[in-house]
Amino acid sequence: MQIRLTVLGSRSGHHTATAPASCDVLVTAPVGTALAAVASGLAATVGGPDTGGTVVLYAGSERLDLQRRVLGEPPLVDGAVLALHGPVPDVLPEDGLGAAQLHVVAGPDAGGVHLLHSGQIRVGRSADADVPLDDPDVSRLHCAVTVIPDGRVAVADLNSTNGTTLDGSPVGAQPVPLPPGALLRVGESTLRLAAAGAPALSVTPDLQGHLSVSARPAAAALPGPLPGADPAAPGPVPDAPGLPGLPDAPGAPGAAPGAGPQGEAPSPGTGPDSGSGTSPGSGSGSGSGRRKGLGAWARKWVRGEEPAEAPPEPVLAAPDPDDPAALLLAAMGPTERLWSRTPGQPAALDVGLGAGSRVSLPAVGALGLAGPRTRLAGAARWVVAQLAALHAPGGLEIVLVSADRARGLADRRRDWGWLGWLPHVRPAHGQDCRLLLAYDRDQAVARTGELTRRLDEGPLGTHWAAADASQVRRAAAVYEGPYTLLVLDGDPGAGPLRDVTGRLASHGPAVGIHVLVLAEAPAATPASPVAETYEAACASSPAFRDCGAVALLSGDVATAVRTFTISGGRPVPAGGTTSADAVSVAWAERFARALAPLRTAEGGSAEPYRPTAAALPATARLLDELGLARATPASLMARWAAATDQGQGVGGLAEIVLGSGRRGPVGTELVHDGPHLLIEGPAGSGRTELLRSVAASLSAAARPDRLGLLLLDGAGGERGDGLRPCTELPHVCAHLVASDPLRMREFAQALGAELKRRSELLEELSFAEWHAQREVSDRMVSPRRPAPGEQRGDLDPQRTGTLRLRAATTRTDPPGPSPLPRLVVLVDDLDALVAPGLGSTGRPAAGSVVRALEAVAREGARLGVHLVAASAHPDRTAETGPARLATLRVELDAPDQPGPGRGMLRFGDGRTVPFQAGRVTGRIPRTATQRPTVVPVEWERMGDPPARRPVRELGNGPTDLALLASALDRASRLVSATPVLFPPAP
Ligand SMILES: Nc1ncnc2c1ncn2[C@@H]1O[C@H](COP(=O)(O)OP(=O)(O)OP(=O)(O)O)[C@@H](O)[C@H]1O
Repeated sequence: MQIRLTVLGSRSGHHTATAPASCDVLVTAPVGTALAAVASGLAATVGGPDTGGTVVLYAGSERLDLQRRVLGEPPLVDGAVLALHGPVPDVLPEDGLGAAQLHVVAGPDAGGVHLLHSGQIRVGRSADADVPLDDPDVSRLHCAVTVIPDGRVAVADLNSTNGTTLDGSPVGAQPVPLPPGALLRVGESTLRLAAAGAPALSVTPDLQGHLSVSARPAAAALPGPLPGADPAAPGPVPDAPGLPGLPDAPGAPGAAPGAGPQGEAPSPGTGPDSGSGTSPGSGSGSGSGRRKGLGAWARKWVRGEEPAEAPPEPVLAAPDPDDPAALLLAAMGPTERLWSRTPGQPAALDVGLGAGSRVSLPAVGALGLAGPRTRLAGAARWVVAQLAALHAPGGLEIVLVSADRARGLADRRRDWGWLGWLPHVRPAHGQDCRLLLAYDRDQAVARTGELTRRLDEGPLGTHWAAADASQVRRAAAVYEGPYTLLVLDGDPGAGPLRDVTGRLASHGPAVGIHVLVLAEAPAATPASPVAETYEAACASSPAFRDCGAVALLSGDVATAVRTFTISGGRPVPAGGTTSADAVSVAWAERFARALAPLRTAEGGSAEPYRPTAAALPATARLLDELGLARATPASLMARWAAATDQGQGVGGLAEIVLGSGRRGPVGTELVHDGPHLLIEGPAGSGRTELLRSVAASLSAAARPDRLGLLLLDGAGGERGDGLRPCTELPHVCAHLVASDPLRMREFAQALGAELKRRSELLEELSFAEWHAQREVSDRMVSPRRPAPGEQRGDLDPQRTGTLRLRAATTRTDPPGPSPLPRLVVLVDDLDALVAPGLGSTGRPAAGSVVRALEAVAREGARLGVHLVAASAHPDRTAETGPARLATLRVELDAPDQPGPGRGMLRFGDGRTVPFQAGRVTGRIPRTATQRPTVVPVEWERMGDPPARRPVRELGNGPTDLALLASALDRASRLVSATPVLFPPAP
């Protein structure tokens, strides 16, 4: 189990490199480990316990019992913050969420959720304010919100420069009632008094550091802040005589969403499926055509028609119901609003930029966002956070490429550190990294490579880059998710990366990849007109030019935003200027940590199937690919029983697993896809190991009395007994090393005799027909088919202690092996048999062995005998029967890149599947004795391929092959499967 936590050090202020104020750590421990096992490790990351060596850890305000608290169980889950010595400062108490709250619902520093205590709460730009707002248009102390003892709330202006309004009416120095739901505007910020929040969804800890959120119908994505609008919500009372005389505020929970009669702040009736494209989204619900106008315009654009005219100017609107404060609470609850949009819904990937200005990513493709750095960062955080809050990780994957060397790594890490906590950045499709982040060029190449591979496999095919815009739109129009958001921060540098990120922006939508391009540029002002700002953004982030819509931060302090659609390479206004929503780093951290442990419940519809486009793994373990990580006799018996059923009528199947592909195990089956397989590859490419894996997987797939293996090391001599480790498999009935002419001739003769015997037994029938007939006659003698494990009276009564029902006693089969099991002949170094070296001791008899193999190649298909041969010199073996008659082929690459075992399986019909061969002579990985460890998280390295523990070749444990052979042996005894004899008994 692995969980990521943050440890806060002492607050005494002496922070150094070895004793930082806080440290993000990765804790690895077996399930069920007590916190005590890692407590001193956690403390050491922030400089250790101050005195006496006793570690004291808090989560929130609770002091943790180190012995009783278990890693992976709440509160010790992904994203947790633990403090050394004292309570975690500045947390929203979970139990306080039921109280009245002041939400900062829109503006440049949105998302704040402030619990109202009694007395005066000052809102302002100053750090001394109780509700500090990073909003340049807000005065240092701007207004005061007061809760009076009976619970009602009032607001008064504190002589601010720009004034305070409540639902559009000015507020003076005299307090006026602040009813729940009413919108309080200060500067560019909007605040709202909210009653108790929505009820939390139930979550189930998985005890591995995660909490699964129960699935719920998508219809739960209800818009609107609170149900039950009260049309009689009072407006401001200009000359209220004083607090005690205030009229009653409708303060009951669930009241008044702010649909007051003033008209300035209509109820945000925009449902999740309202509008598309960029939209001013007034959403007044009055049926006016304003919203429709822009949505229709954007839809036309999607269909590739030229828009007739620029879309209408926007109007100011109420904040989105999915405002930053609401979504923070949705994450912290979690509430029903969390992950409420699903791919394919019209509102999927709909982004709010501020004051009702919306962009639909599926409609525009890629979105560019430009502005001065600090404001740009806040707006970008909000765009990414809202998508993460509204879409479950199964429906939306988030990838970050922040590799612009124009900015220092520390700055980029600070900007994006929060993102690493989101479950959306975990590689769920086999990507070769720990998180989908790229802070340097190598990581950027890896991330973009993963995405372009998805395009290669998508509807546009491998020549996707040549597709034109209308082809991309058509593919995008029918794409239904899941989606990828690629956040591209600045210029990734290097020509190829620039090129590929631009192409991902323009063509990615065909497979659900939408790029958010962030570009540093001056705010659009009269001094820097739109066209200039746009060009500056394209210069600082080249993919900006490939965006279908751009949002430019504008105004003197860059707290406003203007949205444009790109038409003919130029920005066309898509809306007016609205105030931009943005969130702080602290908000984003809090939000992302709340999401960190959450997962959708298993089987939830939020995790749709996606064909993975991952790269092949650098190494693979055959037992893992076989699904036999822990090979036990019971698991093998179950497998054999299932295979016996599947192979009915053809005399049993011969399933092979070669290794790992991009989508899971790769293999083939000799009866239907074969009959024969040829493996070709240069020296050291892993041919021998692959033959061993073939032997191991065939053994795992069929009982030893149904399938026998013959091993033949064709090179003889010293280098020629590579298949010897396989002789432990109970299925192996002979192993020949081609060095002794006498034994070689005997082997060739025996093989020839076996073919003859089969031919006589079958008469004119094929192997499959003969078995099918026998099954029918067997059933006529004994209608009840024995259950698996019961066949041929095979349970040992002493072992089970029960008397066996001898259902099989009436059967006519003689005990012992079937007279006609399948046989697979595995030949290594076929080329050495075909063209033996002059000094080879087996040379005189090589010809007779090759002739026997030729006979198998010719007649084997009908007789149930298969060949799997490996050749290092295809030129020498090309004309032989084993090569010509092999319908299945494996071509292994040279072993240098990336290592041995990389190859391609080619089927008879021309289909090819790349794979990494499964290792079977490696030593078993030791995970059972894992010691708990605490290591600092290096966010900038999370995009690297995970360090793989080298296979311990020198370990003294058994190899995987030995482990499997021993389990197979025990399983074969339990089912009394007498192995095939070779040569067969006369
Ligand atoms: N799938 C694999 N994964 C990891 N290592 C492998 C794999 N296959 C082979 N190797 C390693 O590569 C080396 C060469 O493997 P192997 O002997 O199977 O190759 P070969 O093609 O038969 O070579 P040769 O030409 O020497 O006969 C060995 O050290 C082996 O352990």
